Amino acid sequence: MAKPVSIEVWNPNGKYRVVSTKPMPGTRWINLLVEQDCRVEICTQKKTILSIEDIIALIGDKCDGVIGQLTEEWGDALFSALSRAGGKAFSNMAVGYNNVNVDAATKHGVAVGNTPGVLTETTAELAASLSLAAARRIVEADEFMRAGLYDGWLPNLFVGNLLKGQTVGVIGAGRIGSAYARMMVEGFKMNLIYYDLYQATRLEKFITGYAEFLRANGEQPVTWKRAASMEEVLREADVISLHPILDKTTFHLINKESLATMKKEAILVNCSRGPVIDEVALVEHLKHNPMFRVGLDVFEDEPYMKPGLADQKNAIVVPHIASASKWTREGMATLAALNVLGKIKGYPIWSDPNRVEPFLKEDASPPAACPSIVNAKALGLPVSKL
Ligand SMILES: NC(=O)C1=CN([C@@H]2O[C@H](COP(=O)(O)OP(=O)(O)OC[C@H]3O[C@@H](n4cnc5c(N)ncnc54)[C@H](O)[C@@H]3O)[C@@H](O)[C@H]2O)C=CC1
Ligand SMILES: O=C(O)C(=O)CO
Repeated sequence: MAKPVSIEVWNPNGKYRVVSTKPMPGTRWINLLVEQDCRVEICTQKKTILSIEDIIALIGDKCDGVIGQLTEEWGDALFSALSRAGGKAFSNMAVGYNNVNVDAATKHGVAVGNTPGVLTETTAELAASLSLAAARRIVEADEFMRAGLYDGWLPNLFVGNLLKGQTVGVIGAGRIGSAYARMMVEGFKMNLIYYDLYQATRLEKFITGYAEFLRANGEQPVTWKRAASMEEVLREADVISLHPILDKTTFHLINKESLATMKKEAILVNCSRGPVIDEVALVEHLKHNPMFRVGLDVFEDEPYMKPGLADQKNAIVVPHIASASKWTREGMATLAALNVLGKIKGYPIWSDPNRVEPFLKEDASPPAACPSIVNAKALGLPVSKL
C-alpha cells in the first residue's frame, strides 16, 4: 500500500478526525474545524493526483470526515473504507461531483457535499475571458509579439470577430451558464440563444429588462431565445459556451456530427467537464476549419490533451483554472469544510444551496447547517429552518 508520507496536523488533541486530501487556500476552513474540536490532517504529499490506495491509507482506522478533490475517484472502495473508519461525511472541494459515486456513498451512509454558488461568477468570468481571447486571437498575437515577429501595423494583422450584435449560445443555463450569458449580453450587447432542460426564467427577465433599457436609450435592444434543441443553438450561435453538468446525457454532447452543424467561424468554449466534448473529433474539426476557434479549460483525459490539440493555433488551452480566484477558492474550502463539520455535528442541511453567502462572511460565525449535501434526501437528512 502506498502510504502517504507527508501530513500536516492542526489541533492534535481534537475529538473528531477530519482529513483533507490536499492543502487548500486560506486558513478560515482550518480555524472553523479546529474551533469545533476537530483534529485536522492535511496531506501534503508532493503528488498531484492521489491513488485510491493513498486515500485509503490517509483515512486509516478512525476518520470522521474527508474533504477531497475532483481528481479523485470516490467510489465504493473509498466510501466503504471511510464508513469502516466511522466516517459519515465527505465533501468534494468542487461544485461538480461526476467523480463521486453518490449511490455508493448513500449505501455506506456517507453524506456527499459540494460547493455551489461561490464559484459561479469566477467560472463565468473565465468562460468570458476565453470567449474574448478566442474572438480577438489574443494568445496567437501574444506569441507572435514575443517571437519578435511584429515589424509594423498591418490592416490584416490578427483580424478577429466583433462580438457586439452577434449571437451567444449557452448550453446548460444553470448558475454558471446564466452568469456567463449575462456577462456576454450586458457586456458586449450580444443576443442570447440557450438550451437547458429547464427554463432560465431569471435570465430571461434580466435580458428583457436590459433590452427595454437599451431601447429607451435609443440603442438596438438585445434579444433572447430558449431553443427547443441543442442543435438549434449550434446552428445559430457565433460563440457557444458549455456549462452543463457531466452525466450520461451530456457525455460527448459535442461530437463529429454536432461540430459539423456549427458555423465555420464559430467559437466554442468549454469550462464544464472535458468529456462533454469528443476531443478527438474536435482536433479533426480544428484541423479542417482554421477559422473555427476553441477555448478549453477542461479536457477529456485530464491532465492530458488528445494528440494534435496542442499544435492547433485555433485552440486556447488552460489547465482547469476556471474557479481559480482567491476569494472563490477560499470560499470553496470553507464550504467543503462546513459540509463535513455540519454532518459530524448533526446539523441540518441548508435549505438553498444557491444562497451560500451566510457561510462566507469572514467576520461572522457560519449558520449551524451543512451548506450543500447532494444525497441529503436519499439519506433522509433534515432541512434547516434558517
Ligand atoms: N472548469 C471549472 O473549473 C469548473 C467547472 N464547473 C462545471 O460546471 C458545471 C455546472 O455548474 P453550475 O452552473 O454550478 O451547475 P448548475 O446545476 O447550476 O447548472 C447545470 C445546468 O446544466 C443543465 N443540464 C443538465 N443536463 C443537461 C443536458 N443534457 N442538456 C442541457 N443542459 C443540461 C441543468 O439543467 C442545469 O441548469 C459543474 O457541474 C461542473 O462540472 C463548475 C465550476 C468550475
Ligand atoms: O467546482 C468544480 O466543479 C470545478 O471544476 C473546479 O472548481
